[in-house]
Amino acid sequence: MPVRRALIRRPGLLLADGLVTHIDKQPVDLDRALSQWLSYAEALRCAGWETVEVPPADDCPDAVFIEDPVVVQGDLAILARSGAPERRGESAGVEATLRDLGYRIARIEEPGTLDGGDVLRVGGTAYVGLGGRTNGAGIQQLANHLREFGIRTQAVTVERALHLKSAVTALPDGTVIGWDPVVDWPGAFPAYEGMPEEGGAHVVILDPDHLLMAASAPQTADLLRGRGYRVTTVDISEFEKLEGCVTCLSVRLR
Ligand SMILES: CN(C)C(=N)NCCC[C@H](N)C(=O)O
Repeated sequence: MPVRRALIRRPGLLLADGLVTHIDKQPVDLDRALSQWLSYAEALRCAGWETVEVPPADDCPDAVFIEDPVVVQGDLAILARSGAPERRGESAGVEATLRDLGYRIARIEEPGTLDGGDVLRVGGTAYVGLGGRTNGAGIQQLANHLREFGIRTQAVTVERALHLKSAVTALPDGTVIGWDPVVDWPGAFPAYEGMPEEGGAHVVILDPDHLLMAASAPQTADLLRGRGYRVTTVDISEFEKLEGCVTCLSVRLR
């Protein structure tokens, strides 16, 4: 089986200063965050993913949410340009690590903005959230980069959540799952199903039959187990206080 790698980035000392947009600021316990992050990384490894640690970006409180500064497709790493200027310093370390791994580098250029958390790939389609972090120019540039892989890009308005993947992710069979109160356009997806909890909208596909989910969504985990999936759960409460979810803490390189 080819090597399956996932990028991760250890939380820095400024984590508690991370951005919050749709929820109130809450105190973050740094020790607990580190131990939750270590367990998350271990869950990836237990499922057969080799983890590659990007050096920490100590001046960037949100750097642990490594999904946002890059979109990787095949051998191409597209460095994003966040709509939150505070997050733009995260790219340099990600670029250096991906260059060392042999990736070609492209970038979203001004006036485009894009966060990886807005990019949901389902089969040959990349749904891209158009909202606070990602603009139309960013989506157009991403579409140009993904075209060589035969991937078509479709913009989806995101108004009630931080990122598209705060609201929806996809099961291995392509069904898009979400938490209805924050999904603006469920009809944008060929198959959509609402889940009973906010954290139930977020799955990381570890294997075609194995999902990683947050411990905050026990009803959804049971529901998906009932459908035949193996579900591993991890407690990521300290990251949820910063509007993070399971997808944001890694980038799977496939
Ligand atoms: C899918 N999601 C939610 C993400 N990819 N990223 C979460 C980033 C959270 C960070 N505090 C921020 O506000 O940028």
